[in-house]
Amino acid sequence: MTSPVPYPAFSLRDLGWTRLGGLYEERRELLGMLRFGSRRLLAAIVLTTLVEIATAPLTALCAQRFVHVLTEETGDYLWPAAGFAAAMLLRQAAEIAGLAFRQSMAKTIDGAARSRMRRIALRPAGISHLEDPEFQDVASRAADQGIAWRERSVGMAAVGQVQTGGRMLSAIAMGVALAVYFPLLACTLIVLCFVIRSITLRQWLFLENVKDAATPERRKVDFWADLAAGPEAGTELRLFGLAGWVSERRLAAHYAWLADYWRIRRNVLHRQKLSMAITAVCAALALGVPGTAALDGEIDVGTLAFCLVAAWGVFVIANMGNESYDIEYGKTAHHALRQLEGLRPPVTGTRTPAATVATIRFEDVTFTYPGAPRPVLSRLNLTIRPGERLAIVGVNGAGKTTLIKLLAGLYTPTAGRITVDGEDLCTLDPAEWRSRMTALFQDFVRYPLTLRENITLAAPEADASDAELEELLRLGALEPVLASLESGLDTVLWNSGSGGRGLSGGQWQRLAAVRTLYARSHGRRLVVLDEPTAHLDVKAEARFYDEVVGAVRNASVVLISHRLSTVRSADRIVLLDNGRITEDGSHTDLLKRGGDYARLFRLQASRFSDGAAEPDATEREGSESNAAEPEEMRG
Ligand SMILES: Nc1ncnc2c1ncn2[C@@H]1O[C@H](COP(=O)(O)OP(=O)(O)OP(=O)(O)O)[C@@H](O)[C@H]1O
Repeated sequence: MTSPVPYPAFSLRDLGWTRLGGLYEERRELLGMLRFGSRRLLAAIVLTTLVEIATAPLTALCAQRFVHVLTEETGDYLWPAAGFAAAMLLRQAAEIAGLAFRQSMAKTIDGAARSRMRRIALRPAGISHLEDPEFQDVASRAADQGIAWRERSVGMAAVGQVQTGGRMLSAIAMGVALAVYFPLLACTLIVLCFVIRSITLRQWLFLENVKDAATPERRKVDFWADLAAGPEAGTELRLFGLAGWVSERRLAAHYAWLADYWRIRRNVLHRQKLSMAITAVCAALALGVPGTAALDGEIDVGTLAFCLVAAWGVFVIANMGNESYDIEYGKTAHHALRQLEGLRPPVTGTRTPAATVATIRFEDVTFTYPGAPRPVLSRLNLTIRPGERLAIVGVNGAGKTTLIKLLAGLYTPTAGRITVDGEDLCTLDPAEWRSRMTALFQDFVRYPLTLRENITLAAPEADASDAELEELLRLGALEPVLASLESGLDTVLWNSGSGGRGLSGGQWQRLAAVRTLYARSHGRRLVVLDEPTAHLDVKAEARFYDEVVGAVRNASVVLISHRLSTVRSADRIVLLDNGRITEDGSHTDLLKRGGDYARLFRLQASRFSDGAAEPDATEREGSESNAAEPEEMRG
């Protein structure tokens, strides 16, 4: 059998101070998580645990008295019988109430743990950590919602400790009671029960580690499950008849995730023969030693009953209750959370950029995605002049969006630097820098918020009047949409919720453009438009460039588009190819030069040479159209 993680064999070092100290520290930290829960609940948990502890020896004493009264016929057996029943009932009631209290407390602690995780994920100024598989693995462990049969709940681990502590105390108390009559038996049972516990725990933790090693496989299961049940791919899956195929992929991913685990688990189950044998020995000793003493007349029958109940109480040590697993599984989540907290976000700059429209330079910038074999940008040089409209064109995958993300400081160049008015972007406070710019990304987010919030979140610090928002919506050709909304600007744009209203793809894109205009009119000096018209019809696209892009004043505009006809009015166009700028100039200059840009533009035009599209009257270079796009630019 091959296993991705080694089987944890017992070592004497496990009993060393370092290991025990680490264990103590770990448990202390877990207990510290209790501070996120309510004090009242904690008090209730402690109380029910104390009741559980106290009722154990009480049961043994009542049993002893009851049997003694019955056999010796020396008194009233009603009170010991009632005491025994009451102790048992009290114990059951305490267990049930304790479980409810613990679960409630655990949920609060888990909520706090997940909030901490979200804060950690949002903490770095960049986004590269979100794409790092190691970060994803640890984050998924820290926020496990329980796709497996057991949840990794930090909360259950924290409260489980109180319960386990109680159980251990109760078991030791029973051991002490047994030791009054049979000290050697009591010590042997306690030691052997701890051995059984240790073996069982080791085996299950090993299995848990095997499962953890397959976390990337598990993410694939999540992906296929979300795809099958989520709305995003719903249309395509049905159109292409892929429903069955997706189910099969999900199942295949599930097997790929767990096949090794199942195989290794079978092996571990075989190993349990040892702990079963030790358990049998314990049972034989617990029954045999007091039983023989009773037969020899060394103890009376009442004491025999007491000893048997006490021995049963000691067995609690070996009996891995749910809380023991809760602690161990939850510990993994807590450990993952600690790992995440230990990840120091990269040091960022603190300087405040000037509020002017800046000159931005890419100086010999190289960028390689983590783990990628080749750089996307390679010694790239580019200047964005103040107030200019710069268009960046290039085939799919040329690195246009990457360049924009570097500009926004979401990634840091692998080599070279980006400067803003001569200052290295890395030395600027990322939040301050981003408050100077705004962007409309290809994959813009459709926020399930009101129409008003969908616009104003781009400059939350500003005060927006209804008149200003309405004017911007008019500019974005969204007046009819506004008129059709029951609650106007305060309508929630969310067709999955009651009282909400959905928008079409093109309407969402216009709204994203309006958001950009709003940000611009509230102090953003750099406007980035990455494929801003991909969802728009030809008329709306033309209007977008004339009225929306044309409305931007006192700011630099960086525009990315595959539709060359839409970028020709830019002050300057640069062609990105093989990680560098290979052509740079105005539309007219680039056409005259007769390079790749001109070739691609003419290719676009040739698709319409049969008269399918109206030639653009303003274009003097030949037969170009204003709506077509070259196939090669689509990659
Ligand atoms: N997060 C990422 N991790 C690794 N590689 C990436 C990542 N994002 C993009 N890439 C790779 O970087 C290259 C450039 O991608 P980018 O999105 O910048 O291209 P683009 O020019 O904007 O493409 P398109 O025109 O298709 O939008 C591509 O080869 C892509 O596979």
